[in-house]
Amino acid sequence: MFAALFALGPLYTSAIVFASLAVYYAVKKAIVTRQVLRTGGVRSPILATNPLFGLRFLLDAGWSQVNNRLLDYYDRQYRWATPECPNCVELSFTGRIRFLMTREPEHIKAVLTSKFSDFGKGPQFHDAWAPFLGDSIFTTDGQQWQNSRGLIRPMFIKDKVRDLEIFDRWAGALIDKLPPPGQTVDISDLFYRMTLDVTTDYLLGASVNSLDNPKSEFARAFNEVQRIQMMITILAPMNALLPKWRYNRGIKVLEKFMAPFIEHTLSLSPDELEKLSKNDKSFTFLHNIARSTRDPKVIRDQIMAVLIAGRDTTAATLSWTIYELSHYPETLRKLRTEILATVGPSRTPTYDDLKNMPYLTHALNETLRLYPAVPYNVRAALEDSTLPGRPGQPDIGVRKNDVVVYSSLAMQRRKDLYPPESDEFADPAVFSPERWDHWTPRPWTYVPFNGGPRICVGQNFAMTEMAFCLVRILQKYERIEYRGDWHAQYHKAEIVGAPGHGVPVALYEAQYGEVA
Ligand code: HEM
Repeated sequence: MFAALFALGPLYTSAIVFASLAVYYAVKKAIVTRQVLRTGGVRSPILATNPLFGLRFLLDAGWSQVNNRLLDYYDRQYRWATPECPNCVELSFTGRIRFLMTREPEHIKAVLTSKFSDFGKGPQFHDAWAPFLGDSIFTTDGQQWQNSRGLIRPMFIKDKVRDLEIFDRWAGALIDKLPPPGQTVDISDLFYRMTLDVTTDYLLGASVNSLDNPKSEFARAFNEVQRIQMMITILAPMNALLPKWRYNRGIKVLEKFMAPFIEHTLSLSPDELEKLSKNDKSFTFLHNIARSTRDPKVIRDQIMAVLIAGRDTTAATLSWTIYELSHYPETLRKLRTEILATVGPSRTPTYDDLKNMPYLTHALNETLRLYPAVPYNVRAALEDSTLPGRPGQPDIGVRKNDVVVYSSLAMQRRKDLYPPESDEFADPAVFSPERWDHWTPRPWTYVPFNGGPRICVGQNFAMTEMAFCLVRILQKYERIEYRGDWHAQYHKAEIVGAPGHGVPVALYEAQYGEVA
């Protein structure tokens, strides 16, 4: 048959191959459409259903990621949307699995809570992340996920978070590293080092001490692994083409650091662990997990997951907060006034102090509104399901294994989800903690910590850590001067969205603790 085909000459051969592929993908598209209709929903506006058209979007996504234009890329896709379905579009690279890209609150609500059991991380996500995070809370579904959550949750209950000793130690270490007034420092770099020290201290009972050791091999490996993991996730269908030796080498460095702590903990008998659990100060996250499992791989996976969850998210949020405060001296002054009125210029804040400073909470909420730390996320359909249509419109069908890509960043930047601009409610594009005085976001329009059963387990830990650190810095410093180029700053989205140019600032100490 092939001999007969080649005998026709290259032009005819190409035409026949092209026509056959066109027919093949047209039939496939019709089959998928029928399967979607069987779920009880319809298709959303289609960007591509075959590799030829899909490749363009895939390359565009890769280019946008490398050039830090992922939000532009994401929003750009909705130019193909329709008035009936303006905030969800779909594309497929192979004609088989559909990727539904959404920025619609009702869709996020469906995948995270109302249809929770229909959606999960799924086998593809698990396999892409398994070398790094194994079978941890982040990569599993169903009973396996529930077991992990049960293991981890007790370490984040309020009583545990109330103890601020670790935050005090590392916020103090960060402040010691700040240069004399007027000298430029990338405070973002210090936040990343501090949160790594806090998280390793909390998890293992020993810190990597990256504030004192900026070139720490662990910190470098941790950053590298996350960067490559994001590329692996974005290039999902083609990630086998990515070279992975740096990724694998980085994971080995992280494991080598953890191994002695895990070994030592496993050398303790159940009775010794039980005794330790009565002593709040030396009882760590690692000890607690070892009470439930003696499997070093399970322990390694959960530690790695909480490390990734807890480190960059808080560092990036603190970085954006200082970045915005340096832009708005009046907001900074107001925040400092609240802090000094509550704890004065030097007293260590208590947990209750931190919870009794509404403007401080509003400033952090506002940062997380403009810069949700996890800007893009995915859920795979574990069953045939649907996403709610707009009022009067049919639901959108999702087949088993289709992937819903949702962006809290793109959704939280949608102007139409906010009240009209007024004296009380500034332009939603602007950093304005005041808007929170009289406003509560409509349900599911503000989800920096996700929602539903998989809501961030470390939310209170994170808010307390960030509030503590800000209070300590602003007790000492009254003025923050941005030393970077405002126009050049950009949102760098790896797994976590951070200021791409860091946050170069000069800090000026308050005289006698007075407000400027
Ligand atoms: C500003 C800080 C933080 C933000 C914005 C944030 C946000 C999130 C989000 C969006 C998720 C959902 C991820 C998903 O399901 O795909 C999540 C999950 C999680 N977060 Fe956080 N997080 C923060 C800090 C922390 C901290 C400090 C810890 C712990 C030390 C932590 C521990 C976790 C864990 C264990 C999960 C997995 C929950 C599950 O799947 O059941 N997070 N976080």
